[in-house]
Amino acid sequence: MSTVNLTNEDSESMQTGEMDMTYISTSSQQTELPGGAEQQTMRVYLRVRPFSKEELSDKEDQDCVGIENSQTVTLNAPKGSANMKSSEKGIGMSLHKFSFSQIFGPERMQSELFEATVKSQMSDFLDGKNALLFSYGVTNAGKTYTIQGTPKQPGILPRVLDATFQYMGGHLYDGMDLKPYLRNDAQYLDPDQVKQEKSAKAAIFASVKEECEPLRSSGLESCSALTSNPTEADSSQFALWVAFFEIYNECVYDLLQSSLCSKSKKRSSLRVCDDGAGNSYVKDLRWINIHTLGEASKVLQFGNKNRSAAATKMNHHSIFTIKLLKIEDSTVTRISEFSLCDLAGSERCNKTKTFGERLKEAGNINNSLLILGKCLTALRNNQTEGMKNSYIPFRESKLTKLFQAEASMIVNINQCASTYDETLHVMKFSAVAKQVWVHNDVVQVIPDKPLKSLAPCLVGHDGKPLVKNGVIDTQALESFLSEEELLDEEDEANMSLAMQNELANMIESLRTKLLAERKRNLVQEMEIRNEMGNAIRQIEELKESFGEKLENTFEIYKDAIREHAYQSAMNNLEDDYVPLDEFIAEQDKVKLIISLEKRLKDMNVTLQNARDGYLEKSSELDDLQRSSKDQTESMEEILWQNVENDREITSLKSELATLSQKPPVQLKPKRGLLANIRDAVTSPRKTTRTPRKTDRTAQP
Ligand SMILES: Nc1ncnc2c1ncn2[C@@H]1O[C@H](COP(=O)(O)OP(=O)(O)OP(=O)(O)O)[C@@H](O)[C@H]1O
Repeated sequence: MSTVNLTNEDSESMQTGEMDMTYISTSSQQTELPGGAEQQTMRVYLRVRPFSKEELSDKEDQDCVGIENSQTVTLNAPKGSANMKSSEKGIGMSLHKFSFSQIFGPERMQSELFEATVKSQMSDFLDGKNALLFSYGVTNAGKTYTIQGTPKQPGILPRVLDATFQYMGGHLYDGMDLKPYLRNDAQYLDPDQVKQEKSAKAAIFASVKEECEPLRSSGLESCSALTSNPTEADSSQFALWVAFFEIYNECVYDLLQSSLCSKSKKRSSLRVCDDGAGNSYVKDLRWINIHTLGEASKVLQFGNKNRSAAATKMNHHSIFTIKLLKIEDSTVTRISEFSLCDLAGSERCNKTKTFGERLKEAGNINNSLLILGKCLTALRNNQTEGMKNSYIPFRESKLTKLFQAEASMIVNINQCASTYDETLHVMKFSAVAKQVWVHNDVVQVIPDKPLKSLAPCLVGHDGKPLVKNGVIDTQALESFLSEEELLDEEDEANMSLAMQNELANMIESLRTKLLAERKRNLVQEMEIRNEMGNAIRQIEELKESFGEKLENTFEIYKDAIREHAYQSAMNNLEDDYVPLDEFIAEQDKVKLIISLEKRLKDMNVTLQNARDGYLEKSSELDDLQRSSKDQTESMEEILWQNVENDREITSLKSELATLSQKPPVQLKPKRGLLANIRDAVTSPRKTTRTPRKTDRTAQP
């Protein structure tokens, strides 16, 4: 298949002037391929929501988003944003330019958006093709408003449903006995199963309030002609089934399971399985048959309630899928699906991390978004001339596994300065998506598994599959193997070169041989497809039973571990068992020890205080002794003086005696002197004589 290469203007525009003119992709949206087929980039629309009053009063309006024209927008980093800071350091630029298939400014109405974005997909859906719409943006950017809208301003989903009901008109299939099955199939339900379907539907409707329906036909203007309605004479009928689920942490949760509304019950996740033809589907997903927009509204309301009942809305991608079954003569002849997928914004993963490898590093991986980004990048690279064909990891996430239909994307942004960096990440992601080519209404993929290329069923002229329930339809095959079908335009061109008569016969025989060869190849291919389909089915069954066995084994191990832990605990309990009286005695001992320890502590404190007192008193005693020693010494002095005086008195007395024995002499009047001496001698004797201390060393 020829591919048209993307004219990447990035390199040219990057360094022009002051501005960082990145992410501008080619302005031409469509390219004609040989043979008239059209190839175009994936349609990526931008919707900029208006400021709220609170945001205006919080000064969020800093001209961060500038809509230049219907396809170009500039993002201008506000002061304080991480982008501005890094551009000030010379890393990157602060002005970014992006192009989109179409930009919808804050003033654009819901109806305008629907008409310009989804209408063509809507027609495809009614004509039997699958359609997929992603809405992507940071939280509070307007995704829910865009997809669901409000009762007065209905969004894309009610408009898609309304348009579908309008299309079906009086051709609605009343019964509930034809239900979607696997990915692209339908199954008959027996009366019991129909009863179950009815009661499941009634249970959902009973738990939602009538008064607050988000979808109402009153707010809807009728859609301008989408596709021709089935005529009255046409006997075909249509059944509409819807499902609502979310992908969180690579687990799929049904939002229409009634048990979800009770918070006490743990949510159980659903499996993504292969239908044997390479198509993934969610096993056991609840499908509800709806007959009116009001019923669809209740289903949506129920699912929304379950969404908000979940612990956190972080990293949740929610998907609302509508399946349209065309029924002819009680047989489903065509099934198409329209999925509206609200992608969790990358900012919900980590405020500082962006898309791609850096997000992986963050350790908080929103896998689905990461893989979707990888798929888009790989698709773009594979379509770029000179780049090697790289592996497209569709099968690495639930989201990309489930959705490989023709997709378009509505990117929602707000204009707030505070969320500028996150908005920039969203824009960069969508720039990659914008550069992916789609061809013949299907995203052009290079299959990641050889099985995948065998998977899609071949259809004949009448659109009927050539293989039905694993059996080749020979009639359809014959009609398929007409000459015109098997020879492509190139062969026709070669033929025109051999118009000369001498080559005509040779060409004729070659054509016959070629035809025979192609017939053989086709039969072989179908046999291989068949075998592969059976093999895949068997593998799936094995996988499933193995998964169940594994789960059972896991449960057994878990029980064994629990039992072992219980036994160990019991053994320990026995080892450590102490009789009650011993235990009480031990307790008393412990109490006694504690009280003794306390007393010991108190005594230590008292002892310490006594020691301090003793030291204080000792020092006082030292002072006293020092002063008493001084006093003793002075007393000794006095005593010594007294002894001297005694000695003198004694000598004086003896002298007096000597004198008194002598004949009286004319005594000169010396009375005063003697009296004085006597006084001097006698007076000390009157005083008490303190005995002299001998043990001078016995002082403390
Ligand atoms: N185009 C618009 N015109 C008017 N109001 C809008 C528009 N888009 C969004 N709003 C309003 O902005 C607010 C946030 O929008 P919405 O709830 O749709 O954001 P969201 O991206 O779905 O957020 P979340 O991811 O947290 O659910 C809502 O009050 C909504 O009514």
